[in-house]
Amino acid sequence: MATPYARRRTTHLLHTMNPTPATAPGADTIISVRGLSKTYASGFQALKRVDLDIRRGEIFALLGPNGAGKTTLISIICGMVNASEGTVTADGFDTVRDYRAARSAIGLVPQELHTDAFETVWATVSFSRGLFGKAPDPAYIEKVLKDLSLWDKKDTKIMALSGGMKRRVLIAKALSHEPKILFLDEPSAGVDVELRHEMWRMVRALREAGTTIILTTHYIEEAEDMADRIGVISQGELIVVEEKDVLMRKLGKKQLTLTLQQPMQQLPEALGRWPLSLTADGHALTYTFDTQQEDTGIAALLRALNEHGIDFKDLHSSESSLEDIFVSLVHQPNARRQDDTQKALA
Ligand SMILES: Nc1ncnc2c1ncn2[C@@H]1O[C@H](COP(=O)(O)OP(=O)(O)OP(=O)(O)O)[C@@H](O)[C@H]1O
Repeated sequence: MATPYARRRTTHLLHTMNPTPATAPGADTIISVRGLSKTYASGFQALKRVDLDIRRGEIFALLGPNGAGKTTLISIICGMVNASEGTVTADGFDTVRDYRAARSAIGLVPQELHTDAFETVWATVSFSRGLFGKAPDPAYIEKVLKDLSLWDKKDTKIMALSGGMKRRVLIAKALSHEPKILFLDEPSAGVDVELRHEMWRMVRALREAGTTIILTTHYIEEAEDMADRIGVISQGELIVVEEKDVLMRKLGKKQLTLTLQQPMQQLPEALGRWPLSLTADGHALTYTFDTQQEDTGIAALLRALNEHGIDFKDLHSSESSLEDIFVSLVHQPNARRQDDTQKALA
């Protein structure tokens, strides 16, 4: 949901003229979240003691189903929603005590463009820069617009742009004050494949230039394609934070599919101890195994099939995608899931 962006907090703008960075939690940590909880006025607890460090220069994907707490978390980091408990520092600045300094390190690309319909692209992006107290820099704005293929639209009113162009304006606005950190909230929602790929190219280029990128998404393929690390949030709890490759390797399962010479009606009882399943048409057997195990059991399985006279004409293995991992994580009750995940990642 998109609600929190509408609220702008002004209370902290006044006493932040000469902010001093809080002690950095680690040289390569650009955002540090500690013990963050949020209970909305309705009494609903949207975040439950979240701890998270974002590393300088990484692409971090925050994955979670609808209502998991992604928008709440980034809205607190960006200073648009107050936390009930806990602290956040961005680029070394406390997001409450040194709101202005912390906020100016951050660019936020929200899901939708709410205002500026009658302004030109140039005016709206330049105005955004001014909001952060930065001196005008037409050369920089020109570069941003050119990088985003918006230069030839600079004098066009926002209302006359296509959906994809409006998206790019949102990104240009977020980059207008040269932030070190860029948040992209659901960047692919309602975006066609071409624009999605264009956006990914741009995100990678920004990372190459040193910007730290945090994106929230429901689309696992987005995280799989783009992220260096992944955090999975579910029901307000951050249940996993891991390098993408490690997450896929450690929680991943592989499947071995054997195409049978002769279709089977049912699995022989003698093979009952194996985690096997037979396809509905009886033409293939699937064996699921854990990539973590030293002994996958494949050799013994093939011997057992041989002993029972089950011949196959083809076999292939496939790895579980991040999607499979994600679905299995978020569909377990939280307590058991955290326990299982910790064991798997140990
Ligand atoms: N202002 C609010 N008052 C009460 N509850 C809220 C408010 N804003 C969000 N919530 C609730 O907090 C929970 C987390 O919402 P949030 O928008 O952070 O989730 P999300 O992971 O971003 O979801 P989505 O993927 O649907 O955007 C949801 O149950 C939502 O209904």
